Amino acid sequence: MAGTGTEWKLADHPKLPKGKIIAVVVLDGWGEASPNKYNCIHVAETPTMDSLKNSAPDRWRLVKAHGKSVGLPTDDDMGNSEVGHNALGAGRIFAQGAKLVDLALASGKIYEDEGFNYIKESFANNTLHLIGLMSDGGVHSRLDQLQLLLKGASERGAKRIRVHVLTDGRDVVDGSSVGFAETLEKDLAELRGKGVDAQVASGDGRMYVTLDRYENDWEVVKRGWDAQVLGEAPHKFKSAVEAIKKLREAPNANDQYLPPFVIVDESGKPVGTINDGDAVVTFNFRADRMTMLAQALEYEKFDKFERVRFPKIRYAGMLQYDGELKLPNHYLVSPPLIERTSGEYLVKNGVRTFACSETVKFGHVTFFWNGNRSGYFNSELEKYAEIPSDSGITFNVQPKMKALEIGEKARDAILSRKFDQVRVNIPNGDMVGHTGDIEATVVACKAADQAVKMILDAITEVGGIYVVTADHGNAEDMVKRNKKGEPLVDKDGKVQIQTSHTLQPVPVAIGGPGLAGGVKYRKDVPDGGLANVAATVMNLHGFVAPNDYETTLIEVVD
Ligand SMILES: O=C(O)[C@H](O)COP(=O)(O)O
Ligand SMILES: [Mn+2]
Ligand SMILES: [Mn+2]
Repeated sequence: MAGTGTEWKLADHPKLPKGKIIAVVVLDGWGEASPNKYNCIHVAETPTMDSLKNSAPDRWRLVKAHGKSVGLPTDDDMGNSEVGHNALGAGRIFAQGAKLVDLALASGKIYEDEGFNYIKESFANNTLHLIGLMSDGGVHSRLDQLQLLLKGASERGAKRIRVHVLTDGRDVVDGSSVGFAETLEKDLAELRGKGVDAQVASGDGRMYVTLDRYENDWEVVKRGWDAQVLGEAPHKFKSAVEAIKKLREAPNANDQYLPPFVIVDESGKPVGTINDGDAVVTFNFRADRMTMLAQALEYEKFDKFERVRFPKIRYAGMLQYDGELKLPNHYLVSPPLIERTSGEYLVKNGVRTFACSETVKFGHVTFFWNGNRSGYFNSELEKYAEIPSDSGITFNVQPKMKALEIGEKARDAILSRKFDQVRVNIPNGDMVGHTGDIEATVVACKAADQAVKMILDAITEVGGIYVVTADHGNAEDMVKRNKKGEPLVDKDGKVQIQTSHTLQPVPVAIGGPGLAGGVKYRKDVPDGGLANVAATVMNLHGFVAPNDYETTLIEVVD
């Protein structure tokens, strides 16, 4: 249906008018959970969000933001920003990267397609390098997929394999990297038993090395390049398990920020530099934190940092991370084709759009929202504003982040009356929640609430409408729990902090002086999820959503 055959014109909504200014606010990592001391949203002063919930029960509800409702393999998968914003923007549920890779591995199709055949050319005489997040979080990558790929590649001729691991502690509990490394080392030892020269070559913490996003800090990627490609790192070890255990002993060390290490042989030489003729696969399926490294690996012309060497490699992504830029050119699994997003429809129906966040979430309300597509649909009608994030810090030291600046930018865009939709992502609950610092997360939630207030005040001033929602949970539950929902404690009796997202539902609140009196939530969409929001927003702009969109959440009673 894409391209030539698409009918872009949306039908007029029979009851709702056009021309209202609509604020679409996404609170990142803001789920709904029972009130207790680990629920930072509950503990924080959040009068604005509280009043949305308490003052208009017909116009506040919860929607699902995890698992199958956002295209993930199972309902045990927590939501995340990529799939959440994809669903919010696209109005439909697409099988996401995690699932597509599962299917391609299970059927063996991954080994038949172009990407694998391309890298396979290197197997006979050169090394296969696998770079990615070592985790079972299922947000950016999954360890079981790496394990299958190792097995599959070695069975298909890879004789020398080097794995470059990034430790997680963000989508999974801090310290779990040791167990993942043990599992991986065991698999690699088995491969060695079968005559494949396979080992870990380097490692580092994901937030300090490689996995930056939206070009917030190229130094992060450079540190990875130095270790992975050049074999240069401040720490040298004989095995990954030993390295991770040792480096975790430093005060305040954690998986997310582990310093880079390389594995060296008896003579002290790095075992896995990347060289001409080698094949490289970045095995994360998710795009945002891989595109920077992908550029460094792929682009002949590159000025973001001094690469020292630019080996002529065969490089493939697990997925293609950016369809518009065709980055990378080769990939093992085709990404979900998310087309005809609400953003594109609305722009093609004349809706002028402003989108804003700070750097660390900027691509969420633009790239992810638009179906993993860079750039504008129509630069005359759209403006995307990025507020530079702080770099080189963990956000618990600056929990207010740029919330108020985002609020101000959105307010000004609303008051300018130059836009019909003003869309923002407010990152605090998520970014600070990921640090596991409960006190800081409480401050973060308060700041996010204040930013929402600024936006709602502006909407009141222009007689507009607001839609306030979130992409998945995080700050509303900061501890690991057992099946009964009780906090888990570690062997020292301390509660186990949860840095990751959750399985919780998220709120969707609508209102504002521009909202027609009879608008309320339908009662017949009890299982509604994030994908139902797009049709809802289209209605509020005065349009009926396309037939194949997930149904709207609202009705208009006379
Ligand atoms: O990339 C991250 O920061 C986490 O793995 C997931 O968080 P996000 O989905 O909210 O970006
Ligand atoms: Mn998010
Ligand atoms: Mn997050």
